[in-house]
Amino acid sequence: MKKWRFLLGYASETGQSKSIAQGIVDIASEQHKICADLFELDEVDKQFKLEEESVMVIITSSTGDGEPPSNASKFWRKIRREKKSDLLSHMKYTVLGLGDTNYSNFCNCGRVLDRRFEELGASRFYPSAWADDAVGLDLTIEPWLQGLWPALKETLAKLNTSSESSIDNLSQSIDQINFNQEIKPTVERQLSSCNKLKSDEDSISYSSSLAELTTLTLPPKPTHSLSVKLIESSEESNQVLDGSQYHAAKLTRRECLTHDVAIKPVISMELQLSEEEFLFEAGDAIKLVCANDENEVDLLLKRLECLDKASHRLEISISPDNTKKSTKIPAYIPPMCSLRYALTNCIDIRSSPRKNLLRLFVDCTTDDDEKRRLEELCSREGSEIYIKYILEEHLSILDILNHFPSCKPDVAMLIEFLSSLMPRFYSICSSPLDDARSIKFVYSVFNFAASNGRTYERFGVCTNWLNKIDIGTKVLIQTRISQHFRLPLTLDTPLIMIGPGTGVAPFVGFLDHLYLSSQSISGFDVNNLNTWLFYGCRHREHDFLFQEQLQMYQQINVLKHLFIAASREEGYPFRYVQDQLKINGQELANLICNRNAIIFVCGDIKTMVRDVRETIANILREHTEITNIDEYMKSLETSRRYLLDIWS
Ligand SMILES: Cc1cc2nc3c(=O)[nH]c(=O)nc-3n(C[C@H](O)[C@H](O)[C@H](O)COP(=O)(O)O)c2cc1C
Repeated sequence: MKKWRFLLGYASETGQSKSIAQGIVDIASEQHKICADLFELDEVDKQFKLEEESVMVIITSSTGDGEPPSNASKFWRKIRREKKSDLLSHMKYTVLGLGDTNYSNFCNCGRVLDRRFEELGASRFYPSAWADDAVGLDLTIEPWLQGLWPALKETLAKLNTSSESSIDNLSQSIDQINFNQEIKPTVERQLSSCNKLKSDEDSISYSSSLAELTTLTLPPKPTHSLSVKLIESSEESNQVLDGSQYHAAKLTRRECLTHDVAIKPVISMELQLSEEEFLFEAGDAIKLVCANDENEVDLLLKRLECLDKASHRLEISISPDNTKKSTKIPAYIPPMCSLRYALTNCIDIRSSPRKNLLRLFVDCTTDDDEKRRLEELCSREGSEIYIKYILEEHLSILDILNHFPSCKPDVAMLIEFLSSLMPRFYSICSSPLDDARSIKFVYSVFNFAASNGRTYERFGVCTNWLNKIDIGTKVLIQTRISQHFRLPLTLDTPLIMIGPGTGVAPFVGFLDHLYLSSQSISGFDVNNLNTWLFYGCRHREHDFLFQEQLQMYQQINVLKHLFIAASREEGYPFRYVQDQLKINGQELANLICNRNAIIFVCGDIKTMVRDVRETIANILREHTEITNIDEYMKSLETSRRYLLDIWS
């Protein structure tokens, strides 16, 4: 019988789409005996040809302002530029987009690809879906996956009717398929009620709400495609990551921008590049390679009972049982490195574990109560508790292991199933006109107490690392060029810049650039500028970032209007940037509607992005005759006059 196959193309910036795609490959082969050929979208024309594919499933996130992840840029260009309107008329497809509704261009990359495939003649065999990180990706992904398999089988069967497989056989096999494994509870009610005695309420380790369920639907157990061995070696296992795609930059300056009493310290950093070919502009960001905290790595090694093997060399090969064509030895782990190096520099040990890993943990757990709770947490029925106790509280792999002491996974499992440690992004707050080889950026120092399920205190991965490295250390960076978050070419276009906290960073870069242009370009008259900055802090005396610099720009007319909000300052009337926007509503409406102003918003998605958009919409509602504000706001976005640079 001919083997069924389909093409699974993914694009991922921080690894989520990739791990979902890998999960699909596993389910396809193990539960449905279908071969999914997995490739990055940018491997088009090298590993696969669209003209030759009959069935394709695309999984992609969006990054920047609705842009494709970096491993889909070639594919994106190819698809968008393609002129042959019937190029894909032979193809059936569906798309799973990953995004975040806090971004105004929600799932834009997935949506554009979906539309473009249709325009090029392809037809959807199953509805595309858009998963939202803001509420939990699994809420959309789980039901979508459930329906994918019957639709996929029906499609593959139709394509194969001329060959050995028949639709009748297929319908029968679809009937027999249980999308997910239905399992009986591993513990009986007696144990569940014993659990209840420990707590009336659910917590990460004790259940009450799911305790009565006698059946749980678990995700499929991922199979091992890699063989990971720890080799005791007298030779030094010290091969490090290949940094050839990055630029090495030396840390030359570190300065705290906030007062000692500030709740969230903000640090400014300056990096000096040695290479010529590093091009950036105000508005761009850098991608910075960082490492996990040494103590956290030690705690994990200890919990995994392999502290004594930390210096052993990792030997990773493709397992002899592997059946997946797409299996590769992870390129993000150097071939001759130690276990400690891999856990410190290559593997993301901080992110919350996905459900497929929890599923593997079930089998490494001996205590029945703990086993049952892990099953609940990774089950379809337990989606809410998984989001509430694990995702929302940002529990790490170590937290989970600490909560389930009888769970004893092999370290090899973590090496295989955890994602790679991703570089972090920071907006540049300087201009190349100042020094084309020097980059400045800022970050705030967060700490997360050991509470709400978190079993140890922690800081942000990259900021903690940045705080600890010495002046003179070389760090690896790349530029992330902004496609649109840039100064306009015309001097007199009004700029409305909204950036609370470290969100002010790119605007400091913009103003620096305007100031330096006024010093170096003849005919550049600062009087033509129309620049508005809305900045927010907690207390103007504690954490007013770049205060002197901004006030200087104001004095020399580079910054025309500076409005400050201070959320914790008693008696000060403007708590949030939105309050300042409202007070200036009339003038802002005029700038937006009659003067073609560009609105730039930068900051943390959780705190203000939605509120600022809502405030701008209300200002337009109140001060203009525009009847369809929603449409007008959308038109501002599509015409690139409402631009975001935000992070979570
Ligand atoms: C810097 C950055 C920019 C983002 N921009 C968007 C966006 O414009 N639209 C959107 O829907 N989601 C956006 N997201 C959210 C991601 O698409 C979402 O978190 C997704 O799950 C990441 O999947 P990945 O790990 O496969 O890249 C952005 C995330 C980051 C970190």
